[in-house]
Amino acid sequence: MVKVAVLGAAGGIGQPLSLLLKLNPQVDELALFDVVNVPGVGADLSHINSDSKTESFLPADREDKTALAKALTGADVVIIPAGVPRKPGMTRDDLFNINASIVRGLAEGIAENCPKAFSLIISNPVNSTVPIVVETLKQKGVYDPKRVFGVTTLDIVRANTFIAQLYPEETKPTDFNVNVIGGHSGETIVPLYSVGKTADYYKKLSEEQQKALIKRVQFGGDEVVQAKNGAGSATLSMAYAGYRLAESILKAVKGESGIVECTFLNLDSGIKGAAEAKKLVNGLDYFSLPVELSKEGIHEVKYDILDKISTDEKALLKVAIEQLEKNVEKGVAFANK
Ligand SMILES: NC(=O)C1=CN([C@@H]2O[C@H](COP(=O)(O)OP(=O)(O)OC[C@H]3O[C@@H](n4cnc5c(N)ncnc54)[C@H](O)[C@@H]3O)[C@@H](O)[C@H]2O)C=CC1
Ligand SMILES: O=C([O-])CC(=O)C(=O)O
Repeated sequence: MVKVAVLGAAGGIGQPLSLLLKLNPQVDELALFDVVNVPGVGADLSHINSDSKTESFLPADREDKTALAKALTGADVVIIPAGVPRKPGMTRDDLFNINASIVRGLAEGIAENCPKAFSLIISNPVNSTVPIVVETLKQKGVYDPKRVFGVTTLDIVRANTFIAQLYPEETKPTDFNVNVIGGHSGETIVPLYSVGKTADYYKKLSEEQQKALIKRVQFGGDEVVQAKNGAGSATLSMAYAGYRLAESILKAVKGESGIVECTFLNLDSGIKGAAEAKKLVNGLDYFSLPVELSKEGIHEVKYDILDKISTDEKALLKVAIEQLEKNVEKGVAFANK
């Protein structure tokens, strides 16, 4: 029996993400939680003739905690795309004031109702919301570092697509799986094109093209925010990316080995390879890196990638680390005030 809960299920990401989960034969129960419109989304999805059961949970009012408790009880995986998205002119950090409280409330629900679930945090700013979830779980005495994932997969998805677009005759996006490390906002996003399958293609680009490609990955979110022109940020590509990480975790839970995904995680955690990684990123407590998954969640941090990167990528990393430090500190301080 595998139960997956989506918190923020009626939103732009929540709806297509729930659709993808409804189609996954490994999911037996899909619990949809939102503070608006979720009964309609649940009724709609429940007509799909896949084998999973769909239930929706809407709180009666602001004080009602029972709907969230019911959605979360028994959940193995909890995915959080709850919160407000950006409008043109805003940074992800501008979302902090609203989303920090939303995410903390939901993390309290996880601690109280399904402390052993894998938590996947999509809500922005990810660089700060993940530390908020971690601190909240710590305060409740139920924190397991192997089970908290900041979702940065959309950066990998974009990095694969954007390099393939530069070589339309020779490559397809599915040829690649670029490691994108650091955080999830602007210059904290560091795509490592010089490592692995993209290395030769990347080398062939002019310096100007290389810079433009990196910038496009770092600011890919802005492209969508501008194109949507006030109607939100990436939802469909994000649903796909969130689903990709969830699917990988579900496969690992089933016993498949050797699955590696990049995720924003707590390095101050005792996970294999985390201490080594922490040293290589200037002592930062949080960073996105490739990790190997197991039945228990994050099995090992693949920090060796940090030894393979180019001088240019090292310079990008330095900038990312400086910015991330502040984002992480902001989340930790919020959760502990
Ligand atoms: N990690 C990433 O790569 C990405 C993250 N995002 C972030 O995901 C978040 C959601 O984006 P969208 O789905 O486009 O926004 P949206 O506004 O369409 O949907 C958000 C949903 O969250 C719900 N919600 C608000 N407070 C809640 C609470 N306390 N409990 C449960 N649900 C609650 C809303 O009712 C709404 O249905 C934003 O913060 C956005 O910045 C977006 C794209 C990529
Ligand atoms: O740009 C945004 O605000 C949403 C997001 O995180 C992304 O698309 O990467």
